[in-house]
Amino acid sequence: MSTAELLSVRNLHKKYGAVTALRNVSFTVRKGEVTALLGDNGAGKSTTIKAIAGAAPADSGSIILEGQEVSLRRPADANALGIQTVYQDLALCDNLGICANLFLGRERVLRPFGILRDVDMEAEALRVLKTLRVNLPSLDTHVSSLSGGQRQAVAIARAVLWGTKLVIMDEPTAALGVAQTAEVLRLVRDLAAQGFGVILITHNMHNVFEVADSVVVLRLGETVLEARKSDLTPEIVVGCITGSRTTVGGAA
Ligand SMILES: Nc1ncnc2c1ncn2[C@@H]1O[C@H](COP(=O)(O)OP(=O)(O)OP(=O)(O)O)[C@@H](O)[C@H]1O
Repeated sequence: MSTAELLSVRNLHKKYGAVTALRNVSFTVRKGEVTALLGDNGAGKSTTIKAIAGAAPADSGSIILEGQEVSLRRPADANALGIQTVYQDLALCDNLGICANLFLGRERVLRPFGILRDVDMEAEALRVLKTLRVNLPSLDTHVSSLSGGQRQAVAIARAVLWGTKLVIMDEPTAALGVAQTAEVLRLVRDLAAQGFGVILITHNMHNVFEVADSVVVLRLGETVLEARKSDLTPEIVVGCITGSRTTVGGAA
Protein backbone atom coordinates (compact mmCIF):
# COMPACT_ATOMS: atom_id res chain seq x y z
CA MET A 1 0.00 0.00 0.00
CA SER A 2 1.29 3.44 -0.88
CA THR A 3 1.59 5.62 2.23
CA ALA A 4 -0.70 8.15 0.63
CA GLU A 5 -3.46 5.67 -0.17
CA LEU A 6 -6.64 6.57 1.66
CA LEU A 7 -9.49 4.60 0.11
CA SER A 8 -9.45 1.64 -2.18
CA VAL A 9 -12.63 0.38 -3.83
CA ARG A 10 -12.33 -3.16 -5.17
CA ASN A 11 -14.68 -4.98 -7.53
CA LEU A 12 -17.95 -3.43 -6.43
CA HIS A 13 -21.01 -5.15 -7.82
CA LYS A 14 -24.56 -3.92 -7.37
CA LYS A 15 -27.87 -4.91 -8.88
CA TYR A 16 -31.19 -3.13 -8.64
CA GLY A 17 -33.58 -5.94 -9.52
CA ALA A 18 -32.71 -6.92 -13.08
CA VAL A 19 -30.51 -3.85 -13.62
CA THR A 20 -26.80 -4.28 -13.01
CA ALA A 21 -25.66 -0.85 -11.85
CA LEU A 22 -22.07 -1.79 -10.94
CA ARG A 23 -20.25 -4.78 -12.35
CA ASN A 24 -16.62 -4.25 -11.56
CA VAL A 25 -15.83 -0.90 -10.04
CA SER A 26 -12.33 -0.48 -8.64
CA PHE A 27 -10.25 2.61 -7.97
CA THR A 28 -8.05 4.28 -5.40
CA VAL A 29 -8.26 7.66 -3.68
CA ARG A 30 -5.13 9.17 -2.16
CA LYS A 31 -4.75 11.51 0.77
CA GLY A 32 -4.25 15.10 -0.24
CA GLU A 33 -5.59 14.49 -3.73
CA VAL A 34 -8.72 15.16 -5.73
CA THR A 35 -10.01 12.12 -7.60
CA ALA A 36 -12.54 13.03 -10.28
CA LEU A 37 -15.22 10.40 -10.84
CA LEU A 38 -16.73 10.70 -14.29
CA GLY A 39 -19.18 8.86 -16.46
CA ASP A 40 -22.21 9.35 -18.65
CA ASN A 41 -25.73 9.31 -17.23
CA GLY A 42 -26.40 5.90 -15.71
CA ALA A 43 -22.71 4.93 -15.65
CA GLY A 44 -22.85 4.14 -11.93
CA LYS A 45 -21.35 7.21 -10.23
CA SER A 46 -24.19 7.74 -7.75
CA THR A 47 -24.40 4.05 -6.97
CA THR A 48 -20.66 4.01 -6.28
CA ILE A 49 -20.70 6.97 -3.93
CA LYS A 50 -23.76 5.63 -2.14
CA ALA A 51 -21.78 2.45 -1.44
CA ILE A 52 -18.82 4.44 -0.10
CA ALA A 53 -21.13 6.72 1.91
CA GLY A 54 -22.94 3.74 3.44
CA ALA A 55 -26.24 4.95 1.97
CA ALA A 56 -26.79 1.89 -0.24
CA PRO A 57 -24.17 -0.85 0.22
CA ALA A 58 -22.93 -2.79 -2.79
CA ASP A 59 -23.89 -6.46 -3.14
CA SER A 60 -20.25 -7.53 -3.19
CA GLY A 61 -16.74 -6.16 -3.41
CA SER A 62 -14.68 -4.43 -0.78
CA ILE A 63 -13.94 -0.96 0.48
CA ILE A 64 -10.57 -0.50 2.14
CA LEU A 65 -9.89 2.58 4.23
CA GLU A 66 -6.30 3.24 5.27
CA GLY A 67 -5.40 -0.37 4.59
CA GLN A 68 -8.31 -1.95 6.49
CA GLU A 69 -11.44 -3.40 4.95
CA VAL A 70 -14.47 -1.58 6.35
CA SER A 71 -18.15 -2.40 6.56
CA LEU A 72 -20.31 0.53 5.52
CA ARG A 73 -23.91 -0.55 6.05
CA ARG A 74 -25.32 2.84 7.05
CA PRO A 75 -24.30 6.50 6.58
CA ALA A 76 -23.42 6.61 10.30
CA ASP A 77 -20.79 3.88 9.69
CA ALA A 78 -19.14 6.00 7.01
CA ASN A 79 -19.35 9.19 9.07
CA ALA A 80 -17.78 7.46 12.08
CA LEU A 81 -14.83 6.45 9.88
CA GLY A 82 -14.36 9.99 8.57
CA ILE A 83 -16.23 9.74 5.25
CA GLN A 84 -18.58 12.65 4.54
CA THR A 85 -20.68 13.25 1.45
CA VAL A 86 -21.97 16.56 0.14
CA TYR A 87 -24.95 15.69 -2.02
CA GLN A 88 -26.32 18.03 -4.67
CA ASP A 89 -29.24 19.10 -2.51
CA LEU A 90 -26.68 20.11 0.19
CA ALA A 91 -29.18 19.11 2.93
CA LEU A 92 -29.14 22.56 4.51
CA CYS A 93 -31.98 23.91 6.65
CA ASP A 94 -32.96 27.19 5.01
CA ASN A 95 -34.66 28.56 8.10
CA LEU A 96 -31.58 28.13 10.29
CA GLY A 97 -28.42 30.18 10.49
CA ILE A 98 -24.96 29.24 9.19
CA CYS A 99 -23.71 28.10 12.59
CA ALA A 100 -26.80 26.00 13.33
CA ASN A 101 -26.44 24.33 9.93
CA LEU A 102 -22.81 23.50 10.55
CA PHE A 103 -23.74 21.65 13.74
CA LEU A 104 -27.07 20.20 12.65
CA GLY A 105 -27.60 16.84 14.34
CA ARG A 106 -24.22 16.93 16.00
CA GLU A 107 -24.86 19.31 18.84
CA ARG A 108 -23.87 16.76 21.44
CA VAL A 109 -20.71 15.48 19.84
CA LEU A 110 -18.28 17.91 21.43
CA ARG A 111 -19.91 17.61 24.85
CA PRO A 112 -21.46 14.19 25.24
CA PHE A 113 -22.80 14.99 28.72
CA GLY A 114 -24.32 18.35 27.95
CA ILE A 115 -25.69 20.61 25.25
CA LEU A 116 -22.97 22.23 23.22
CA ARG A 117 -22.85 25.88 24.16
CA ASP A 118 -23.45 28.44 21.42
CA VAL A 119 -20.14 30.06 22.18
CA ASP A 120 -18.27 26.78 21.62
CA MET A 121 -20.11 26.13 18.37
CA GLU A 122 -19.37 29.62 17.11
CA ALA A 123 -15.68 29.35 17.97
CA GLU A 124 -15.43 26.01 16.18
CA ALA A 125 -17.42 27.30 13.19
CA LEU A 126 -15.16 30.35 12.86
CA ARG A 127 -12.07 28.17 13.13
CA VAL A 128 -13.20 25.88 10.31
CA LEU A 129 -14.38 28.69 8.06
CA LYS A 130 -11.07 30.47 8.59
CA THR A 131 -9.10 27.30 7.81
CA LEU A 132 -11.07 26.90 4.60
CA ARG A 133 -10.67 30.63 3.84
CA VAL A 134 -14.44 30.90 3.41
CA ASN A 135 -15.88 34.39 3.60
CA LEU A 136 -19.44 34.42 4.88
CA PRO A 137 -21.71 36.93 6.56
CA SER A 138 -22.33 36.65 10.30
CA LEU A 139 -22.89 33.15 11.63
CA ASP A 140 -26.56 33.69 12.46
CA THR A 141 -27.42 34.63 8.85
CA HIS A 142 -30.11 32.28 7.52
CA VAL A 143 -28.68 30.09 4.79
CA SER A 144 -31.73 30.92 2.63
CA SER A 145 -30.17 34.33 2.01
CA LEU A 146 -26.79 32.97 0.87
CA SER A 147 -25.63 32.63 -2.73
CA GLY A 148 -25.29 29.18 -4.30
CA GLY A 149 -21.53 29.26 -3.82
CA GLN A 150 -21.85 30.29 -0.18
CA ARG A 151 -24.37 27.51 0.45
CA GLN A 152 -21.96 25.03 -1.11
CA ALA A 153 -19.21 26.39 1.17
CA VAL A 154 -21.39 25.88 4.27
CA ALA A 155 -22.13 22.30 3.22
CA ILE A 156 -18.43 21.62 2.62
CA ALA A 157 -17.43 23.24 5.94
CA ARG A 158 -19.98 21.04 7.72
CA ALA A 159 -18.51 17.98 6.03
CA VAL A 160 -15.02 18.65 7.35
CA LEU A 161 -15.90 19.62 10.91
CA TRP A 162 -15.46 16.23 12.55
CA GLY A 163 -12.39 14.09 12.03
CA THR A 164 -13.11 13.83 8.34
CA LYS A 165 -10.63 12.07 6.06
CA LEU A 166 -12.56 11.75 2.81
CA VAL A 167 -15.03 14.24 1.35
CA ILE A 168 -17.25 13.10 -1.51
CA MET A 169 -18.78 15.91 -3.57
CA ASP A 170 -21.57 15.35 -6.05
CA GLU A 171 -21.51 17.98 -8.82
CA PRO A 172 -20.66 20.88 -6.48
CA THR A 173 -20.55 23.47 -9.26
CA ALA A 174 -23.55 22.25 -11.27
CA ALA A 175 -25.80 25.20 -10.44
CA LEU A 176 -23.18 27.92 -10.03
CA GLY A 177 -22.08 30.92 -12.07
CA VAL A 178 -18.49 31.56 -13.15
CA ALA A 179 -17.22 33.39 -10.03
CA GLN A 180 -18.93 31.02 -7.60
CA THR A 181 -17.62 28.01 -9.50
CA ALA A 182 -14.09 29.38 -9.24
CA GLU A 183 -14.51 29.85 -5.48
CA VAL A 184 -15.84 26.33 -4.95
CA LEU A 185 -13.02 24.85 -7.07
CA ARG A 186 -10.55 26.83 -4.96
CA LEU A 187 -12.16 25.26 -1.89
CA VAL A 188 -11.88 21.78 -3.39
CA ARG A 189 -8.17 22.31 -4.06
CA ASP A 190 -7.65 23.70 -0.56
CA LEU A 191 -9.28 20.63 0.99
CA ALA A 192 -6.79 18.43 -0.83
CA ALA A 193 -3.91 20.72 0.14
CA GLN A 194 -4.92 20.28 3.76
CA GLY A 195 -4.60 16.51 3.43
CA PHE A 196 -8.20 15.44 2.86
CA GLY A 197 -8.95 12.92 0.17
CA VAL A 198 -11.61 14.26 -2.18
CA ILE A 199 -13.85 12.43 -4.64
CA LEU A 200 -15.35 14.91 -7.07
CA ILE A 201 -18.23 13.84 -9.26
CA THR A 202 -18.61 16.19 -12.18
CA HIS A 203 -19.62 16.30 -15.81
CA ASN A 204 -17.55 19.41 -16.32
CA MET A 205 -14.26 18.63 -18.08
CA HIS A 206 -12.91 22.09 -17.30
CA ASN A 207 -13.38 21.40 -13.57
CA VAL A 208 -11.60 18.08 -13.95
CA PHE A 209 -8.55 19.54 -15.60
CA GLU A 210 -8.48 22.45 -13.17
CA VAL A 211 -8.58 20.58 -9.86
CA ALA A 212 -8.18 16.81 -10.22
CA ASP A 213 -5.02 14.82 -9.55
CA SER A 214 -6.40 11.56 -10.84
CA VAL A 215 -9.33 10.62 -13.02
CA VAL A 216 -11.62 7.60 -12.86
CA VAL A 217 -14.17 6.97 -15.60
CA LEU A 218 -17.09 4.57 -15.25
CA ARG A 219 -19.03 3.26 -18.21
CA LEU A 220 -22.00 0.91 -17.92
CA GLY A 221 -21.05 0.12 -14.32
CA GLU A 222 -17.39 -0.66 -14.99
CA THR A 223 -14.16 1.23 -14.39
CA VAL A 224 -12.82 1.93 -17.87
CA LEU A 225 -10.12 4.44 -16.95
CA GLU A 226 -8.02 5.19 -13.89
CA ALA A 227 -5.09 7.48 -14.56
CA ARG A 228 -3.15 10.51 -13.42
CA LYS A 229 -4.56 13.68 -14.91
CA SER A 230 -1.11 14.57 -16.16
CA ASP A 231 -1.22 11.51 -18.44
CA LEU A 232 -4.57 12.51 -19.96
CA THR A 233 -6.15 14.93 -22.38
CA PRO A 234 -9.82 15.95 -22.43
CA GLU A 235 -10.17 13.97 -25.67
CA ILE A 236 -8.99 10.75 -24.01
CA VAL A 237 -11.35 11.25 -21.08
CA VAL A 238 -14.33 12.05 -23.31
CA GLY A 239 -13.50 9.03 -25.47
CA CYS A 240 -13.57 6.78 -22.40
CA ILE A 241 -16.86 8.28 -21.23
CA THR A 242 -18.56 7.78 -24.57
CA GLY A 243 -16.96 4.43 -25.37
CA SER A 244 -15.16 5.54 -28.50
CA ARG A 245 -11.95 4.64 -26.66
CA THR A 246 -11.41 1.40 -24.81
CA THR A 247 -8.32 2.33 -22.80
CA VAL A 248 -8.33 0.51 -19.50
CA GLY A 249 -5.98 1.16 -16.59
CA GLY A 250 -3.35 3.82 -16.33
CA ALA A 251 -0.72 5.15 -14.08
CA ALA A 252 -2.86 6.25 -11.14
N1 LIG B 1 -32.91 2.80 -7.14
C1 LIG B 1 -32.69 2.28 -8.36
N2 LIG B 1 -33.52 1.34 -8.87
C2 LIG B 1 -33.29 0.78 -10.07
N3 LIG B 1 -32.25 1.11 -10.86
C3 LIG B 1 -31.43 2.05 -10.43
C4 LIG B 1 -31.59 2.70 -9.16
N4 LIG B 1 -30.58 3.58 -8.99
C5 LIG B 1 -29.83 3.51 -10.10
N5 LIG B 1 -30.32 2.61 -10.96
C6 LIG B 1 -29.75 2.23 -12.25
O1 LIG B 1 -28.39 1.91 -12.03
C7 LIG B 1 -27.58 2.39 -13.10
C8 LIG B 1 -26.52 3.35 -12.54
O2 LIG B 1 -27.19 4.52 -12.06
P1 LIG B 1 -26.44 5.69 -11.28
O3 LIG B 1 -27.50 6.60 -10.76
O4 LIG B 1 -25.49 5.13 -10.32
O5 LIG B 1 -25.65 6.39 -12.47
P2 LIG B 1 -24.96 7.82 -12.53
O6 LIG B 1 -23.66 7.61 -13.20
O7 LIG B 1 -24.95 8.42 -11.17
O8 LIG B 1 -25.95 8.62 -13.47
P3 LIG B 1 -26.37 10.18 -13.47
O9 LIG B 1 -25.18 10.97 -13.93
O10 LIG B 1 -27.49 10.22 -14.46
O11 LIG B 1 -26.82 10.53 -12.08
C9 LIG B 1 -28.52 3.04 -14.10
O12 LIG B 1 -28.85 2.08 -15.07
C10 LIG B 1 -29.74 3.37 -13.25
O13 LIG B 1 -30.91 3.38 -14.04
